[in-house]
Amino acid sequence: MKVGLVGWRGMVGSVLLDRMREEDDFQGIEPVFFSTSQVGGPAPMGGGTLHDAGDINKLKQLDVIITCQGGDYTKEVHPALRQAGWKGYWIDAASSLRMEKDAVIVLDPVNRRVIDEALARGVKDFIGGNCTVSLMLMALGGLFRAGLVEWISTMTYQAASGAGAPNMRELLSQMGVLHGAAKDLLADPRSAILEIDQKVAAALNGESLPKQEFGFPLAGNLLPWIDREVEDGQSREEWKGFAETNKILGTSSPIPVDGICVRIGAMRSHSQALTIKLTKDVPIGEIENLIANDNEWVELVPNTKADSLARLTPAYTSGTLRVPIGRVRKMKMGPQYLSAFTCGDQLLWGAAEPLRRMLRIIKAQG
Ligand SMILES: NC(=O)C1=CN([C@@H]2O[C@H](COP(=O)(O)OP(=O)(O)OC[C@H]3O[C@@H](n4cnc5c(N)ncnc54)[C@H](OP(=O)(O)O)[C@@H]3O)[C@@H](O)[C@H]2O)C=CC1
Ligand SMILES: N[C@@H](CC(=O)OP(=O)(O)O)C(=O)O
Repeated sequence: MKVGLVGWRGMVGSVLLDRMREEDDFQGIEPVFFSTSQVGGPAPMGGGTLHDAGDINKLKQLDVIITCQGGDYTKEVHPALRQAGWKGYWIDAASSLRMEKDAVIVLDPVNRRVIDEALARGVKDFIGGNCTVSLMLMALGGLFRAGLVEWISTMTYQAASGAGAPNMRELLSQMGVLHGAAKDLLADPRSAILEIDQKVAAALNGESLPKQEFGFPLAGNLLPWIDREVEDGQSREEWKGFAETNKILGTSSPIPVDGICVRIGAMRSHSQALTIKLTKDVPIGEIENLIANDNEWVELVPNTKADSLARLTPAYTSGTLRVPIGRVRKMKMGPQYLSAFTCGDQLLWGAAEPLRRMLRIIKAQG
């Protein structure tokens, strides 16, 4: 099977390549590496030279294309390839094709049935979901599967990586500037905290803080808007919650999902506080069992201070496939209202992992 890899050099693409190597995914495939900017340069893994990612004739020879190059690339190349008669599988990290009727959003631990039915129908476009949505579904798969979710409100705490590699660098640079502004005072244990705070506040709003990428300070701050404005006062990131959750699950009557998406100063793991209205009153022990036993990556964290602080944080999940969910309890609003908090690495389950698993599913079909 000839598999083309586009966007392998970027942040999501390098995580994908690492995971494919770790899981021996290159076994039984012939990888062909592409680039938009380094054509003719050396391909990774001794894979010869890099081909032009815009060369439709070359791309047409592939059985599968996996791209992490971004939405603009998808919009340009995917229709041209299909128009040229290409019938191969297109696996994509970008959002551009997600809501197309002939595309399926892939998250196989949650929607393997939807994927298998699509493959049987001859669907060829398989797209990774939005990171926040995928991570929420990995955590709550058990409740959705049991038909227990009437609606859900998600309040997110999203890492800088979701905005891209330059944004992660900018966050760290901002932290450095803030530290620099207070460094001398910090070194003196007798210095007044309000004086330190004043220096930091001046730096936060000053000219020396790098903010080319975010446009605003993120370090020592938060940004309560992600992506562009859509209708009804929602951000596009918030809009995806409802649209993508229901498409992934293949629901016949849509489950309302809504909330506020917020960028915070974490590096690569997103977190979310969830309020869930259950379809019926179910004992908390049963709810915990459903959550904990849904898939091998979800970790039910006991609702104690010690466990929550140790295992329900970006520091615990970053660089891993763990999806911890904790703070699970019935709320004061009534027995059908549940609260929960969950975290997960947005470059792994949030981006690269569903793509490599989809390639394996296609490979297994023969
Ligand atoms: N960031 C995220 O959290 C998520 C991103 N996505 C999707 O994946 C797409 C790619 O995102 P992301 O990986 O963050 O994008 P990157 O900017 O890291 O990489 C995209 C491409 O930029 C080119 N590039 C230019 N300069 C460099 C450099 N110095 N180092 C590496 N690559 C470079 C590479 O293409 P070339 O080799 O052709 O020059 C690379 O494939 C997004 O557009 C989005 O659609 C999906 C889910 C989450
Ligand atoms: N929008 C996400 C990252 C992302 O790339 O999402 P999507 O794959 O839906 O475009 C974030 O900012 O955290």
